[in-house]
Amino acid sequence: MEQAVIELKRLTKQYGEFTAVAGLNLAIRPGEIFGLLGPNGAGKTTTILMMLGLTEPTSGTAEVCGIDATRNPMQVKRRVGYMPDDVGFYEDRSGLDNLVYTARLNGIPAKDARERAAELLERVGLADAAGKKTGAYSRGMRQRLGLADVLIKRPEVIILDEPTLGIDPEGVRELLALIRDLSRNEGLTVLLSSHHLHQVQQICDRVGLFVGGKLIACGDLDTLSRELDGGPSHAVELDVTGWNAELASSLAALPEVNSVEAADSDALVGGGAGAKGRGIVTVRVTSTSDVTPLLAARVIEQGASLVGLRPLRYGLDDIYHRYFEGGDSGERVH
Ligand SMILES: Nc1ncnc2c1ncn2[C@@H]1O[C@H](COP(=O)(O)OP(=O)(O)OP(=O)(O)O)[C@@H](O)[C@H]1O
Repeated sequence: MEQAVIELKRLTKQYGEFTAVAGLNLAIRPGEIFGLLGPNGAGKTTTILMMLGLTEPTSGTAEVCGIDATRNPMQVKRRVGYMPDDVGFYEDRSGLDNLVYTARLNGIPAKDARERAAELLERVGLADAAGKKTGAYSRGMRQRLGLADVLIKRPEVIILDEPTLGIDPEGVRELLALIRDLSRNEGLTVLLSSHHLHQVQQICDRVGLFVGGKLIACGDLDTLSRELDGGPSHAVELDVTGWNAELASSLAALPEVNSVEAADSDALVGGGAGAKGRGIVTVRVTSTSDVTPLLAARVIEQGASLVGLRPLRYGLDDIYHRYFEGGDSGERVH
């Protein structure tokens, strides 16, 4: 397995009696976009601060690019770009000047700094606003400038804390596309924290659900989706005309099928066995293995028509709510 870019081992932070982060284990791979997803107060920012060496863990370790962040925060800082949820700029100076300033602070010579700053402004779609004072930038523009600001030192990893906070939907779409592009085309490893399910779902390769200082689940969407039902299971949705109770029993009797549910219980005209349905009925079938061909064949054998068929995948929304409703269900990490 590839060496992890970020590796947290039993990372714990206590404030007095209060445990903000509790024994967190996590490995993030090179080039991955990882979403740390959790409600306010879950401990996301505290975790990020420990990865950067800005807060000392009570116990456990945080390694970034193979460097212990607690012991060598300056070395980590050189290789990691961090964008806090509220990026600060010199308001009476232009976007370009702000970037050049950051570049100079990072030891980039003056000429290269200007070139790189202009290049990045172009990259984040702010070329036209390069000379404008940042005090007059919109929230979305500030976030894009923030991204350029963390990229100027050519980091290997970027850590973004709530990067889309307060941006309008179009701005969010653009920012997320940009982050994805950076990861895919330049091999950047990205860790982003958010409480916005849909945004995380759009761009992250893997997601960690973080609640009460604990990672309660972690994996790609398929893994989390399978965990929802407590084991490997498949779900498929069929749109059927001529749905009837016999067909329902016949599908339920197929080996491996766990449940058969018609979306509309009034779908059976007259009710009872043998009653024929009108119109299209959507039926959800879950099974322990993929039985889609068997289901399709059975529908047709029974004289009904199959007008649609979709494998079902749980969205992060369902997963998030399921885990949150389930409360503290212990740690499940993949
Ligand atoms: N310096 C501190 N002293 C005491 N408690 C703190 C301190 N910093 C954070 N906490 C507490 O630790 C918990 C986790 O906070 P943290 O900021 O890490 O959460 P978060 O997931 O980033 O939430 P948000 O989305 O609101 O930023 C919260 O209950 C917070 O009140």
